[in-house]
Amino acid sequence: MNENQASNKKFALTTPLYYVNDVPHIGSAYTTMIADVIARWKRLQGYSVMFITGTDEHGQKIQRTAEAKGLAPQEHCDQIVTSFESLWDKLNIHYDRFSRTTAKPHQSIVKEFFQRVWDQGDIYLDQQIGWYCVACEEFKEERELTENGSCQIHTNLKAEWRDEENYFFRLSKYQQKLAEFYAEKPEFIRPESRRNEVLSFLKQGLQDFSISRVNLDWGFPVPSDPNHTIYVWFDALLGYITALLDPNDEPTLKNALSRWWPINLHLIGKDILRFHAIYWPAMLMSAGLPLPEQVFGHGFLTKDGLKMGKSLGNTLDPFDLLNRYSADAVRYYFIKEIEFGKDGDFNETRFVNILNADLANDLGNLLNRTLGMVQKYCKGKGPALKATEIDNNNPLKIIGEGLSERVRECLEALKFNQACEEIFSLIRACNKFIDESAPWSLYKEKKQAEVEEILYAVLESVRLAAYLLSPIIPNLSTRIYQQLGFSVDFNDFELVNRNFSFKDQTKWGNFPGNPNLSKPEPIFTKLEPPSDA
Ligand SMILES: Nc1ncnc2c1ncn2[C@@H]1O[C@H](COP(=O)(O)OP(=O)(O)OP(=O)(O)O)[C@@H](O)[C@H]1O
Ligand SMILES: [Zn+2]
Repeated sequence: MNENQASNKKFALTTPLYYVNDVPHIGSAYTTMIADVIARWKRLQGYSVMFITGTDEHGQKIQRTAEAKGLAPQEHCDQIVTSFESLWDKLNIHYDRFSRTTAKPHQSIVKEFFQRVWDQGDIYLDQQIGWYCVACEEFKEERELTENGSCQIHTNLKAEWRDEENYFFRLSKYQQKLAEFYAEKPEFIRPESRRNEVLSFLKQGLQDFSISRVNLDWGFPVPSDPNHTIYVWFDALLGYITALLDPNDEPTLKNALSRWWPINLHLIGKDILRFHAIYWPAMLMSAGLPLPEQVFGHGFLTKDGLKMGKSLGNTLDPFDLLNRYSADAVRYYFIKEIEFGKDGDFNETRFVNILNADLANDLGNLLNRTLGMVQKYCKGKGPALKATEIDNNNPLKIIGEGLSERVRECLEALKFNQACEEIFSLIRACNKFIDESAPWSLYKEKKQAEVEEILYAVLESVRLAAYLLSPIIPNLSTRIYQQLGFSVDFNDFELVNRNFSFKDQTKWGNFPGNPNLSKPEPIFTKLEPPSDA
């Protein structure tokens, strides 16, 4: 057993459980791609990973959407879920659990949790009067509405006036406890700007929120009062707990919480920050459960400055993108192009330009021309050297030796675009090094040892870059490793962990050089600019 398998480090992370009011779009895909990168990165390091995604299927918006289509709500949900699953498949997302809030065991978990909160005296009946955004499934303060009476995000939909009896959750009781918790755990809400948003919301004073709806069938009944349906958000957040049940487990909180709780990381968009950073920890406090370690609220993919979303309908179709470009291309673009946490726009011309520059030219061509030179100058045999035989002033050795640590720091801090920058600084240095040291001239001058040292340093740098990029572009990394003569598939986590330990693979120059290199084949074909550019 190698050191990776011997470790019992665990990491559990979630994407939001996406609302099935419509098929997924590139925004839903964005969070899921990031989660997949983190999960893969942790697996490379030998962690046991529990990666949860899924769907949130109850509530008014789903009931209305299904009605409009002439379908029973469950039928509608089943249809939409298929498209989520198929998108994750196309994007090469390796999740461990797909949690659906209409799954049978979920109702038992919700019931048990509700009872715990009830027993704490944290639930009471009162009148709810105010504006409701059906798309957010949330009551809004009057001051939060636009001039047209919509919420800030769903500008095409007027908020509805509600005056009804609801059960309320005593959020106000947790004001002080939450303040203490945020102070003790400054890392709980990331990035800093989101944490500040939450702190200023807290300062305004927390109001109790309603956790039931009347005149709505599509949801779980309140256990003590079946005229009420449990509010979709109360139910949805608990989907993270239900997801932790093993398939044969009896659906109890105890079983669900026994192995993976608390969750290490909830990845979300900033639209649902309040639910995850305020409501959720307060609900867990009430139920007497440990709190998650971190909530990261990233920015929006926007179109003309507005958040892309299912309700606004201004989305980019990921299926269309994936029919035209590979999963690795789509993953790389969004991870490299957008500073995680900030908003970002999608532009297809820029998409093509970045992929051509980084993956086709800088990385792909580099491997191709270096392998070509090995064919010509080394009779096809990879130069077998060791780092110790390489001059300490070799620019690739200088960058390569500290690279893994720098990338590790970036990835641990969820600075994905910086991690890409670090890796590509080595790739770009390789191209410069070849141009400047001109191995073709050295070969003519019969300086074989120098030629081999150059080619070795470049191939070793490409190998290291491919390893570090493997959570982002697993298929390309696999192709690179295979051309370097290794039998590996970065989608086969067990195989990778068994034969390629993180410690060995992240060292520049540890690799003795593989004499059995494949024939060079382009790993990434240059993309045509989009026709309407
Ligand atoms: N434009 C976007 N940019 C980044 N992430 C997004 C975007 N839209 C949705 N997401 C991701 O999906 C989550 C919201 O899921 P939801 O199912 O409510 O999708 P939605 O398209 O935002 O729906 P709606 O438009 O109805 O509000 C966000 O928290 C985020 O993780
Ligand atoms: Zn809204």
